[in-house]
Amino acid sequence: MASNPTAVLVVALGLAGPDGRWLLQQRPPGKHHAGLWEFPGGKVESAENQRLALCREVAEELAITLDPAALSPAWVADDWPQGNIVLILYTATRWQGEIVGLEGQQWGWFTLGEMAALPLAPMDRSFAARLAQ
Ligand SMILES: Nc1nc2c([nH]c(=O)n2[C@@H]2O[C@H](COP(=O)(O)OP(=O)(O)OP(=O)(O)O)[C@@H](O)[C@H]2O)c(=O)[nH]1
Repeated sequence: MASNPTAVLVVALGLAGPDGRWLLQQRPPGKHHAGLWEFPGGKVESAENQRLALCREVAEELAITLDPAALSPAWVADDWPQGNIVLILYTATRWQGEIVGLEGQQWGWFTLGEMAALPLAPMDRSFAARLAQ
């Protein structure tokens, strides 16, 4: 039987802001894919619910609070053939708190056209295409 490595589940947030812009952040130095732009999020921990994982990651990275019930699953991507990451994109339109880059990362609001010109994390081109629909 072929090997079947356990998937690494990653969750990411497409936060819809003012004027049809989406929130992106730049991966900080020292991290895998440093310097690339991404949707906020990260790995789901063992036994953690995926929506709660996204709320935790976004609070840790950007100091804002999301309502897990108000997240909408929007798209899924994987990193075939490199690895076994499964990345789920959720969208949301509201949050509480003021956005702060708690990891010293750059962040900003981007139109889909502006996003197309950025160096994005590998799985995010398909997310941007999905958000355009
Ligand atoms: N968070 C996030 N990760 C993404 C996106 N697109 C994408 O290809 N990735 C990749 O998915 C993986 C997520 O890992 P991560 O480093 O963000 O997770 P984490 O915050 O839990 O990191 P850690 O393991 O360093 O604690 C990385 O390989 C990252 O490059 C995205 O839009 N958001």
